[in-house]
Amino acid sequence: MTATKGLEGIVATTSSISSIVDGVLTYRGIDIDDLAENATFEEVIYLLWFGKLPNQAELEKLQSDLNAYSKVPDAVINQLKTFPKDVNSMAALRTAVSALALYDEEANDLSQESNVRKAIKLQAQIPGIIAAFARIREGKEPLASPGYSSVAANFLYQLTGKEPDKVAIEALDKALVLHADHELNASTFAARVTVATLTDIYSGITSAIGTLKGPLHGGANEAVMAMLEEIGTVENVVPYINGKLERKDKIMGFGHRVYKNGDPRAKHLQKMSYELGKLTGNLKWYEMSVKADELVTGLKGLKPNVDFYSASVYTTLEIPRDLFTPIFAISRTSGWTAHILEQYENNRLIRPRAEYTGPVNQKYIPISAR
Ligand SMILES: CC(=O)SCCNC(=O)CCNC(=O)[C@H](O)C(C)(C)COP(=O)(O)OP(=O)(O)OC[C@H]1O[C@@H](n2cnc3c(N)ncnc32)[C@H](O)[C@@H]1OP(=O)(O)O
Ligand SMILES: O=C([O-])CC(=O)C(=O)O
Repeated sequence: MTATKGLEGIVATTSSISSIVDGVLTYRGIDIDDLAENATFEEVIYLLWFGKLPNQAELEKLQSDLNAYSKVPDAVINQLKTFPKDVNSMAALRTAVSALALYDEEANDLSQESNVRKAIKLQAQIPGIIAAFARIREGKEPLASPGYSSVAANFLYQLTGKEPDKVAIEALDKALVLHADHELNASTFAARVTVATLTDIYSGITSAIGTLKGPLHGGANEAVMAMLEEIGTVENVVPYINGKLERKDKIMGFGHRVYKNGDPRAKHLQKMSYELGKLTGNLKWYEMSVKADELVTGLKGLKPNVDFYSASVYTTLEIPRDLFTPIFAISRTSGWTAHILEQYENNRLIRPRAEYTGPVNQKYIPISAR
């Protein structure tokens, strides 16, 4: 038995949800470029869960279900109030989502009908949890969802307490479309491994959130912004990046396990970063990002991934840096739950093997002789 480090290139399951072939990403066969230009996040949620785009009535039913299930249980909000104010927001989200299961009577019901309902509940409540945590740590009261027809609009209102403007809603909505699913990425794989033991969907999403948090995965968007803040000026990009490359440090937001010629989502986020920067009169983050992109691509042949330009997009939308990865989780909840439903439908325990590299033929030595 020979191990493949990081399971690179290993095909571990079949799936009909999203695919990456020759650098082209599709959700249910529809090119991400097409979806990014035309679809709303709610249409994408429906597409991922039910395998087809919704008609008007189906879309409205989903929007109304999401609003109907949006209330985060008071017990979970009260628990968020007991968390230290300075904890990592993904850790707070992970703990709160785990707690949601305690207040859902059907948490352990594995029927398809119940699992679809719980997918709606998770998709509806995760934005509210993130917004509540962000407000609580600033000494503000959490807000109920205003019941708009858009996840992006509801979240922005719950975060800020202000009616969000059209530009912000559309930008966040597009970011949610772009992050919704991505074949067998690490957090989706973690979710599938978890539920393949026939445990509950909340356990699967808790595993996924803990996995997305890492800087080699979703956590990279926050690390990108930390890097841009550290660089500080457009003039400092070249010496800073050169220094990092000389020290063989990784540059966050670049490289990808599957895409070697560029992530098809990055160009949409780059365009958004430019447009939002122009609109707000602050192109500094965009210009720094482009300079870093030119340098890393030129010197290392590494292209930006989905996390790179999303950092400047969210910053220009005035979203605090440590909510970037939780926002990724709002979007990816649609993909995680789609994969969980698919896993339950045709389940087999996921249990690979390990190539043993430890000592052999050892004997037990009594403690007095060690
Ligand atoms: C939503 C997402 O999860 S997208 C990915 C988000 N993560 C990041 O942006 C973190 C930075 N990028 C990385 O760490 C990697 O490119 C990953 C984790 C995304 C992919 O990792 P892998 O497929 O395992 O590639 P691996 O880390 O083995 O890299 C291959 C080579 O490219 C180099 N490399 C890869 N990414 C980078 C980078 N961002 N900066 C500098 N060098 C890099 C590695 O050092 C390695 O070089 P070597 O062969 O000389 O040792
Ligand atoms: O697919 C991956 O390995 C990481 C990624 O881009 C994602 O999850 O969106």
